Formats: sequence, structure tokens, C-alpha cells
Amino acid sequence: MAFTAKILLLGSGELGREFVISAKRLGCQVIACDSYAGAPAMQVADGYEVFSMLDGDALKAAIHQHRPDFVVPEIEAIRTETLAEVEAHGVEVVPSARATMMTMNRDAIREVAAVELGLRTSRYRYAESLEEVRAGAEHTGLPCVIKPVMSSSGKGQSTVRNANELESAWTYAVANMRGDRQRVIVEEFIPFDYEITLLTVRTRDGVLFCPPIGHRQERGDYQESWQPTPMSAKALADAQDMSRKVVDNLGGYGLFGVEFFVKGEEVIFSELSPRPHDTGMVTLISQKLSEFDLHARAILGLPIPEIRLYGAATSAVILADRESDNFRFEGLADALATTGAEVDVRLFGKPTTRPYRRMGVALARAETVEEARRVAAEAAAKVRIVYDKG
Ligand SMILES: Nc1ncnc2c1ncn2[C@@H]1O[C@H](COP(=O)(O)OP(=O)(O)OP(=O)(O)O)[C@@H](O)[C@H]1O
Ligand SMILES: NCC(=O)N[C@@H]1O[C@H](COP(=O)([O-])[O-])[C@@H](O)[C@H]1O
Ligand SMILES: [Mg+2]
Repeated sequence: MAFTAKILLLGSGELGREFVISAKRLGCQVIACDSYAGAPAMQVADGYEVFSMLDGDALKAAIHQHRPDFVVPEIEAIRTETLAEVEAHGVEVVPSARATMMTMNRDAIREVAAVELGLRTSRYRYAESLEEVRAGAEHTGLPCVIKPVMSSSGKGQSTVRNANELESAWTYAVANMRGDRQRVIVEEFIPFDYEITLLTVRTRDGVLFCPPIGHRQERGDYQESWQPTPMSAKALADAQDMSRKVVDNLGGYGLFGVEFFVKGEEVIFSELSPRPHDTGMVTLISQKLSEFDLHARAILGLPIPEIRLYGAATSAVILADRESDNFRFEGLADALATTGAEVDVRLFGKPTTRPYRRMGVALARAETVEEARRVAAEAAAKVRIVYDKG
């Protein structure tokens, strides 16, 4: 069997799973990797490997064994030095080893965006001790947001409103950070009107944008996302201009999720993922080519003649609330029978639950975003996780 390309996927969660489906539809062979067996993307891939993506030797061994055409990172925490090494030996890292390295470290991407490219960001300082956290908060003012420089999905993140909360925020960040650097970013809290993800595709033929996605976050993790979200033409043009600058600086081909805060007409760059974004799961129902299809096409150098929006749509998450490896879902039929919009559900097939772990997503497409949000929330609530004993 001749495959279009062989892909080694680093990280095998729900985003990887949809990417595998998109890549396989285009004739690719995919080996899915993650730190645990039975991960969502492994269930639909051609093969799998279980190892920690932070283990450089294991990563190198997997690349040598499989000899992929493309290494496609799906999570943030990866031994990026190894990616740089294999890239230097001719393996194509998506979108580039540099992009994965810069975006894994909040301080690295912040320097590119704020200093090198001069984009508007929140005021910020880095801190490696409680003393430096206090100095950082003096600089940003209160409230401020404290995040480990290495983390995702809001892990270790807190918003501090009173100076007496700085110590617990520092302790919390250190306890929940990844990697070995005890370093946080102290950011000015932006009282934004709304926030968006601008899915930006960097292709050999130029940069393309999806209509902006609005989203709502809790605990630093997304709860619902909708597309399109209303924005003034000027704010959208500013966001597109900033996105283009960032992705051109990072280089390579693929889809990026670029995050912005919007306050009045002011657009403030926050951060980006050099890969499909969780809030972009709405494109599974909103667009003819989902963010996963777009990522696959950009990587493979296949044409993207048009990014067509079917209509207003929403995704709403289905979360677990406790730790368990013995659970089942109820209410799927009810959820799929929700009326008022076109509805779909994705259950990710994660083998275990933990508090707030995202286990699935409900999708809805309707006449208006408001209607789609209402129906998606209703459908998500109908899917219940039943925890069995023992
Ligand atoms: N400076 C800030 N001002 C106001 N809100 C903020 C600020 N920084 C973060 N937030 C809120 O917290 C959310 C998560 O922050 P951020 O995107 O930096 O974290 P993350 O851990 O990288 O999340 P993910 O990996 O899921 O994108 C933001 O989408 C926003 O709602
Ligand atoms: N914001 C980043 C994001 O959404 N990443 C997605 O979550 C998975 C990890 O989920 P888990 O922690 O439940 O295993 C990742 O593999 C990726 O698909
Ligand atoms: Mg984010």
C-alpha cells in the first residue's frame, strides 16, 4: 500500500484524533504517540507508541524506528530540542521545530510578539521567586494573572486581586508547572469585552483565515466556543494583521490558533498554538473543511480553494467531575435528539476521568449563534457520565 505520507503524531488527545481522521481520509499513514495506551487518537491510527513526549531518547527512538515524512506535535509539552535535532537531519517538523519551541514557552513567544514584532500585549514581567512575583505585580498592577511559563489549558493559572493572594498564586503555579523551570509570567489582567481564536492557515500559497471564533473560559479552560463571532471590520483586520506577522515569523506550514482579547476597538495578542486549537472544535460542524482538514492540507501541500462557513455554530464541552476508570455515558440518544438546531456529539474515548477532564463535546449549527449556543449547551448537559463502583 502506498501512502500519501507517513505521519508521527506527538500527543493523541481529542484534537489528534480528529486530525488522524482528516489525514487518513487523504491517504496518510499515522502512528499516534502519547504517554498512555488507549489515547483517543491511537484508537483511529495505523499504529501507536507509548512514551513521554518529554523523553528525548524515546522520542528520537520512535522517529528512527518509523522514519516519518512529518512529525506533527499535538500537545505543547515535548522535548523540543530533539525536534530541532531531527529537523536538522531532514525530518519535517510541523510547522517547524522553532515554532513548537517558542510556543511551548510563554516567555519565548512573548518576546517574539511584544518585543520583536511590537504587537500589543498585556503588560508583563517574568518571575522566578515570590519576591519577583511581588515586583511583577507592582509593574502590572492588580488584578494580574499569574501563569507558569510552561503550561496549557489553564493549569497553574490564577487571577490575583489582592496582594495577599500573590503567595498562594506563586505556590499554585509552581505546583502545576511542567518542565523544570520554576518561572512564571505575571500579566496585567485585561478586562476584555470578548476574546477570540483566529484560526490561521499558513500554506505554500499564502496565509488564510477562518472566520473568528468567540469563546468562554472557566479556570483557564474553554467551556464553549462559537463561530462566527461579531467583530468590527477594523478589529478583525488588526487581528489578521497580527496573526500573519506571528505565523510568518514562526514559519512552516499548518494551521495555528491565534488568541486575542478585544476591548472596544483594541485588539490585544495573547498567545497561540501552532496546531489545531480546542476552541476550534466548533469547525467540525461550522465549516466545510474543519481545522483538522485544513491542518492536514497545509502540511501535505494540498490546495485549499475556499474556507466555507456553513453557518452559525457552537461547541460545548462535556466534562468529568471526579477520578474514575469505571464509567459510562448516558443520554447520548437524548442529546442527539435535541431540537432547534442541527446537533452532533463527539465522545473522545478517554480511558479515565478526572475532575474537569474534557470527555466530549456537543456541536450545534443554527440560524444564529445565540440559538446554536442554547442548543449546544442543552445537548452537552444531556450527556451524563455515570461512575460505576469498583
Ligand atoms: N492577561 C489576562 N487577562 C484576562 N484574562 C486572561 C489573561 N490571561 C489569560 N486569561 C484568561 O485565561 C484563559 C486561558 O489563558 P491562556 O490562553 O494564556 O492559558 P493556556 O493555559 O495557554 O490555555 P490553552 O492552552 O487552553 O490555550 C484565556 O483564554 C482568558 O480567558
Ligand atoms: N488546550 C490544549 C488542548 O485542548 N489539548 C487537547 O487535550 C488533550 C489532552 O487532554 P487530557 O489532558 O484530557 O489527556 C491533548 O492531547 C489535546 O488533544
Ligand atoms: Mg490559551
